[in-house]
Amino acid sequence: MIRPRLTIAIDGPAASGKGTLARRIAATYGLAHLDTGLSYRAVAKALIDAGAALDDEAAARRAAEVLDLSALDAGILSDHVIGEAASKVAVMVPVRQALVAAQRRFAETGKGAVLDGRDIGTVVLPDADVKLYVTASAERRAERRHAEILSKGGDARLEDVLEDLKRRDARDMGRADSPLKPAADAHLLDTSEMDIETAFQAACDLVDRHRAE
Ligand SMILES: Nc1ncnc2c1ncn2[C@@H]1O[C@H](COP(=O)(O)OP(=O)(O)OP(=O)(O)O)[C@@H](O)[C@H]1O
Ligand SMILES: Nc1ccn([C@@H]2O[C@H](COP(=O)(O)O)[C@@H](O)[C@H]2O)c(=O)n1
Repeated sequence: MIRPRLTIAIDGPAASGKGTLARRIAATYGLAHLDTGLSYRAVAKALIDAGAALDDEAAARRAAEVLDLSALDAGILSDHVIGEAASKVAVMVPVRQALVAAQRRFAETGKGAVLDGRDIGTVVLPDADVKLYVTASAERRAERRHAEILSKGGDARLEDVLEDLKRRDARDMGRADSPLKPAADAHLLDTSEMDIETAFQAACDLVDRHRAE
């Protein structure tokens, strides 16, 4: 049986687990995956590397327009300083326009795709087949991110990680263009009391329900 294309939008605040879910869902259903946060991080890193200010809109726009989505290196871009800088460049309309266009082109190719980010269900793919809004309490997210940093040999104080998440969430939810919020037709998945496996099963149930319709 030939299955129709499937597009899945996964949004949520920082360290909510959307990337973990998106990667597993993409692998399970044979879909391409794009972590759209990496594209904002890459623009921020381009500005930092060029010695440009993070509010230099012309430089940020140029970096966004020439960005190659297939060359995003999660290892290099995962630093929390770059995440903070990414949330500053992400408020700029020209940057978002260029990146959203590239993200839509990515989603249109192949058998379908899973995109995770902040505005996927609301702006990038408003017609996605399945939309998930993944969240968890700020404290739980900070504990998970803190554990992740330590497991990679990094060093951070839990209180600082929590403050960092709260500051980034406030910027992402409060910006004028494409603020982080659940799409009206998104399924809410609060993983505060769920382990990764339970959250993954809950997400797969929602996808399977859509495919059975
Ligand atoms: N349900 C869960 N239970 C426990 N740990 C989890 C759960 N979901 C994700 N994690 C862990 O929490 C951390 C953050 O998850 P992940 O990187 O997927 O979040 P994210 O929303 O993609 O983050 P970002 O916004 O920074 O891209 C990872 O270490 C991941 O393994
Ligand atoms: N669709 C998106 C994705 C990300 N952002 C911004 O980038 C920052 C970094 O994202 P991570 O998912 O890698 O943590 C994030 O804080 C947002 O400001 C975005 O605006 N839209």
